[in-house]
Formats: sequence, C-alpha cells, structure tokens
Amino acid sequence: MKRVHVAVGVIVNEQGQVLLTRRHNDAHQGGLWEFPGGKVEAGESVVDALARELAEELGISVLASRPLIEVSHDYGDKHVLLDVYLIEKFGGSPAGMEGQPMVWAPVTDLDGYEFPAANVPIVDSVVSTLA
Ligand SMILES: Nc1nc2c([nH]c(=O)n2[C@@H]2O[C@H](COP(=O)(O)OP(=O)(O)OP(=O)(O)O)[C@@H](O)[C@H]2O)c(=O)[nH]1
Ligand SMILES: [Mg+2]
Repeated sequence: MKRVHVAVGVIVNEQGQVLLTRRHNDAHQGGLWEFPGGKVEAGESVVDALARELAEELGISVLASRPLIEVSHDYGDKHVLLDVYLIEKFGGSPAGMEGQPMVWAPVTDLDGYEFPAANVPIVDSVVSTLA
C-alpha cells in the first residue's frame, strides 16, 4: 500500500481561530476541510516540509511551531502518517495560493466542518489544547 508522511499545520491567529482550507474535489479526500500541509519529500525534515508547504499553499512563513500530535491512519488505498504542528506565530497573511477555499474557524465551530477520517484525533487535540 502507498504510504505517505505528511507535515500538517494548525495555524492559530490572535483571536484563537484556526485556519482551514478545503481540498480540491479531485484530490484524495476531496471536498473535505483540512489543516494545510503536504507530503514530506525524500531527505527533507518535517519542519522544513511544513515551512515549504505553507509557503506554497498559503504564502506565509512559519515563525514558531511546536508538535501537537502524530496520527497514523489507514484509508485502505493509502496509509498516512500526519505529523501535526501548532503554529502560533507566522509571517504574512494567509491566502489560498492554489485557489482553495479558506476559512478562519473558531475552535468551538470545528464540529460543523467535515474532515477526513484521520483528522478526528487532530480536531480533538486542537479543541483540548486551545479551548
Ligand atoms: N494537508 C493535509 N492532508 C491531510 C489531512 N488529513 C488527511 O487525511 N490528509 C491526507 O494527507 C495526504 C497528503 O496531503 P496533501 O494532499 O496535502 O499533499 P500535498 O500538499 O503534498 O499535495 P500533492 O498531492 O498535490 O503533492 C492526502 O492523502 C490527504 O488526504 C489534513 O488535515 N491536511
Ligand atoms: Mg497539501
């Protein structure tokens, strides 16, 4: 089975809202909301991958991050290892560089969004850490 290692960022603003983006319909787990990020490339550290993906997808730079949770999930067609970081300081202002919808969601609203199955423990951890 295909295995991917993914760097994921939970970006928090000064109001305590978290940034969600919506996956393109034709992507894996398409149409669902996600925390921005992407695959760690060969020879790249997770932190470097996170910085690269958030620059590519949102046009921001990561100024401070800390590990939040690691989630291993089997989708059947694909196994993902999500290395999730909390980002409390960033430079620039995030925009959907790839045309993806984006929203700042209050933590108390997260149960109103549809996420991929692997994200259940991530959302739980975001809620208990930030709420
Ligand atoms: N970025 C991100 N990926 C997630 C989340 N939850 C989750 O299951 N994934 C899965 O992680 C895998 C890799 O993420 P990705 O599609 O963002 O990778 P990428 O940015 O490198 O995109 P690419 O495929 O265009 O190169 C996908 O199979 C996706 O379904 C999430 O919250 N954020
Ligand atoms: Mg991505």
